[in-house]
Amino acid sequence: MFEIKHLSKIFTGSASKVEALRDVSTTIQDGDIFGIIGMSGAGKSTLLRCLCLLEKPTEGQILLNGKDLAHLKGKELLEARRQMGVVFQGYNLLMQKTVAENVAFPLKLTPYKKDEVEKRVAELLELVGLADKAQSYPSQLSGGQKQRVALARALASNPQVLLCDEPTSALDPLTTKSVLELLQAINKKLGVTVIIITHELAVVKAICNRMVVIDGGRFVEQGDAAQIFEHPQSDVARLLLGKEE
Ligand SMILES: Nc1ncnc2c1ncn2[C@@H]1O[C@H](COP(=O)(O)OP(=O)(O)OP(=O)(O)O)[C@@H](O)[C@H]1O
Repeated sequence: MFEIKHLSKIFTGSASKVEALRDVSTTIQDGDIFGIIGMSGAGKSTLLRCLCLLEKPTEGQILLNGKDLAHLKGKELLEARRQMGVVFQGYNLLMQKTVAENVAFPLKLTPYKKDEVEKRVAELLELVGLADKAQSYPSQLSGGQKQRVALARALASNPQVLLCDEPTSALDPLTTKSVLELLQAINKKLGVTVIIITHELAVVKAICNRMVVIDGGRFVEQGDAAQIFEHPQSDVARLLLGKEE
């Protein structure tokens, strides 16, 4: 379980101050497919970067299974990072390495032996439907296939939580559908909690059970996704849903 408590993030420059997150709180339960939706600049990526420990919050707590991530150090911090698989916008694949080498990459610094790594990579490529592309290079893949490699790589260390930043924003509608189905299968088969950052309402509608709407660094609405779609309370949710009069 992820608990976000009174989280704030302020970026301070020499002449400016941006409040990217303002006192946001929510709980993400194990097994959720949790959507974080908002317009451009709302604070979505900042939140994701705080959750995966790439950014230090200015205030507040992020608890993973009751442990405050901000206060972890050394081994405990590494272990917490290993609990989280992250898929960034643009996939971040290593272009000079094969698909199999990309997926194996996070296992390099682990005690896995060579044959165990090979077995794990084969399982993961099977899971994402790319068993036949193991020896291909990223430049030989479509956008949807690259996204699948990024997902397989994020799952390599058996994380409890998979964080995805705009997982379908560069994909056509059919490819989007297949990637979303894959995320659903990962959630069901592996029991991985999935957190999706998106500006696309259709993505949340397709697979999320719970959601927050973020605007200007604040959570303006949160709860059961179906209920929010049925009765949006915030202006932003109504705007995104096209229900604005
Ligand atoms: N490193 C940084 N330094 C200063 N300001 C930042 C930094 N990162 C983000 N911001 C600011 O914080 C606010 C939130 O940005 P963020 O990238 O989290 O939004 P977003 O919702 O992910 O937007 P998009 O959908 O366009 O990616 C913006 O005003 C942005 O300019």
